Order: sequence, then C-alpha cells, then structure tokens
Amino acid sequence: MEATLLPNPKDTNATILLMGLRRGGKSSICKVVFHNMQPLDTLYLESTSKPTTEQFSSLIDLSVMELPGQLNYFEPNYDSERLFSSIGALVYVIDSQDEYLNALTNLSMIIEFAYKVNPKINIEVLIHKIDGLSEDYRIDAQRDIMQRTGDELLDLGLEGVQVSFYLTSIFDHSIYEAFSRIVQKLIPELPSLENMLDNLVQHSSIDKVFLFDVNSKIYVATDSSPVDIQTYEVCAEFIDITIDLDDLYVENEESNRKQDSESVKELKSISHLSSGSILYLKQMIRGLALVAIIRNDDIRNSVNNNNNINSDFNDSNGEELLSSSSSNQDKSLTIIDYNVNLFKQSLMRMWENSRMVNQNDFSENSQQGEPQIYNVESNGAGTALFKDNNSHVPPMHN
Ligand SMILES: Nc1nc2c(ncn2[C@@H]2O[C@H](COP(=O)(O)OP(=O)(O)OP(=O)(O)O)[C@@H](O)[C@H]2O)c(=O)[nH]1
Repeated sequence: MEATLLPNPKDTNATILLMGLRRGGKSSICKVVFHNMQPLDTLYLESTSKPTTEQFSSLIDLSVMELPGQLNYFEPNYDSERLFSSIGALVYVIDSQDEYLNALTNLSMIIEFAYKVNPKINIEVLIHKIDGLSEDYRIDAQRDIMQRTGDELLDLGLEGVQVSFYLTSIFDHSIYEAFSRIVQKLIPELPSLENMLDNLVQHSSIDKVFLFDVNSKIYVATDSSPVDIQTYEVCAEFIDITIDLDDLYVENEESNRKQDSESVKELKSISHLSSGSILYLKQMIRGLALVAIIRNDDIRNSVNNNNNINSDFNDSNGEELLSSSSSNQDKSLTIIDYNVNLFKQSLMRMWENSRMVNQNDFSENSQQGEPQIYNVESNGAGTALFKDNNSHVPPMHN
C-alpha cells in the first residue's frame, strides 16, 4: 500500500509538528499566533479534519504543521516514520481544563515513536487553557502532568528523553512566550544572535532588547537578561501601534520619488514612556524588528560619551546624523541608531551566510537525505558571527 497521506515537510529541521487530542486548542493556537485572530473568535472554529501547514518565514524558514486530533497516525497507511524523521520539534497540546489521562497515554506513545525515528527531535508539551485554572491549581496540574509523563516514559525505557513543559493560554501572552522558546531552539545561530544583542545592550543604555517576528510577535532572540512578561507585552504592543500609525500616513508623490532613488522605506519608531524609559523599534530584515527599552537617565547623562564617535562613524554617516542631534538625548539616540545599524548589517550577513551553508549542506546531503546541523563560530566577545573568520563586525560605540 502506498503511504503518502501525510504532508511531506521540506528536508529541513525547521518544521514544528502540532499534535494533541481533539478540542485541545491546536487550531486556536495557530489562528491566534499566526493569523492574529482574536482569542474569543476561536470559540467558533470547527474541528480540523485534515493536516494543515502554516508557513512562517523569519530568520529561518519554518513550518508549523497541525495534525488533527481525530486521526490515528499509527495506522499503516500514514507514513509517520518519514514525517517524524524530518521535523525539528513535536509540540503536544494538553487541555488542562479537561480530564488529561488519555492525553498523557497518547503523548507517551507518540514520544516513544518520535524518539525512535528521530532522537534529535525537541519534545515540547503545552499545558494549555490555563486561563480557566486558579494559580494554585496550575502549579498542581503542571506537577502532576510532569510526574505522570516521567513515569510513563520510565516504563517505556525512555528515561533519558528531554521533555519541556509550558503553561499556556491564548488569552494572554503565555502562548507567544512558549512559541518563542520553541522556535529559538530551532535557530542554529541563536548563541551568536544572543551575543550580538548582549553586545548591543552593553553599549547602548538598553535595558532589554527583543528581535521580533513582526507578524506573529514571536521573539526569535533576546539578550541574556531574564524576560519578564510585562516587558514582552509592552514591546509586542509597540509593534502593533507602530504599524497602525504607519498605515495612517499616506506617502505623497515627492516622498515616493525620493524613496525610489534611495533605499526602501524602513520602519522606525521611538516613544517616551511615563516611567522615563524610551521604547525604540527598528525594522530589520525578513519580517523582523528590533524592539528595545532604553533607560532615559543614562541617555541624559551620556552626553560626554558622545565624544567616542570615531572617524569611521563620521565618514559614513556623520554629517546628516550629527547635525540632526539638537539635544543630549538626540545625540545618544543617534549612537543607538548607529549601533542598531551595525547589528542589522551583522544580521544580514549572518542570514546570507546561513543561507549559503544551508544550500551547500542541502546539495551535499541530498544523497544521504539527512539534514545537517552546522555550527556558527563565536569568539565569546559577541561579535564573531561567521564561519568565515575574515568577516568583520565593526565595533560598537558607547
Ligand atoms: N479557555 C480557553 N479555551 C481555549 C484556549 N485555546 C483554545 N480554546 C478553545 O478550545 C476549543 C477547541 O479549540 P480548537 O483549536 O478547535 O481545538 P483543536 O485541538 O484544533 O481541535 P481538533 O481540530 O478537533 O483537533 C475552542 O472552543 C477554543 O476557543 C485557551 O487557551 N483557553
């Protein structure tokens, strides 16, 4: 019998498989995260009958494939082996408001199979719909689910398997936080990206910085300071506000002409919060935006540091940027702009480099049919991003 009923993910490890029992919330998660659907509107979603795939192009090309809970993938006419062997992450959704023992048995069975055909797979469990549970009950449910899953895996002789658990709901930002962490594990350049962001934070009076996928509000990287969900919310909402405001302004002919002769328009926005901090957004490449919270006090105090602007800076951008700085704050923002531009250039080179590596790997490995994991070198100082040791990232300015 020909076994081709399941979709064939591209030969890459950047596919996320979304599984779980019926009515667990899989389609709702996809609609809310990838299609900006309002959470309440998911009440009317019909049960999914066929596998569906969301394409998500960010720093890496990613697909999220949803398998309906009503199908049994271990029937012989599904080519589950091929499917599981070519994915990067298995995300299993458990409805925490419902009786979940069946879900746990189903989860263990899937883990056993998935791990056998693909030991590198990331196994992620969403303890979902936690909005309906009290704070105490959430912790109890999480402990219970983790304990039972561990016991089941032990019984199956799979004690070494790593499983990550997340408490999620589509009614708050927890689902975005979980997906951000899941996606980050699939980005080979993550350590270098984090180094670059740490470097930016150190040199630019920044409290927290995220590299967001604008469409989904998933952050593909952040600096190494802890993420607090309120900071995430403020930054994610700032993206929406910026895009809404940007849509309000219709380009006139003259600016269109100017734009044609210059580079493509680049989204940028700065906003002052009542706390004294500044929100800063700048469009990057491939649907990404950098959003940062900048300390205002430091900006005021950092006028003396402006003398650090070196000749490299003056040569390339100096005239226009320096003359636009009418206050201390403007001058410091100019430095931040400069550093963010350097970050953008590095990001661009990183992406081009990884694309080249991917293409080479793909052609080399296509005979073996196996995706290859490659390393991007980092020198610990946070600036060496490329396999090519001659690549040079210019120094940032304080
Ligand atoms: N309270 C709450 N309800 C949710 C949440 N996520 C999804 N739901 C609801 O759960 C119900 C089922 O959601 P679906 O997304 O259709 O579930 P599914 O897993 O795709 O189901 P199948 O297509 O049958 O496999 C819907 O009524 C959603 O509104 C959540 O975070 N909290």
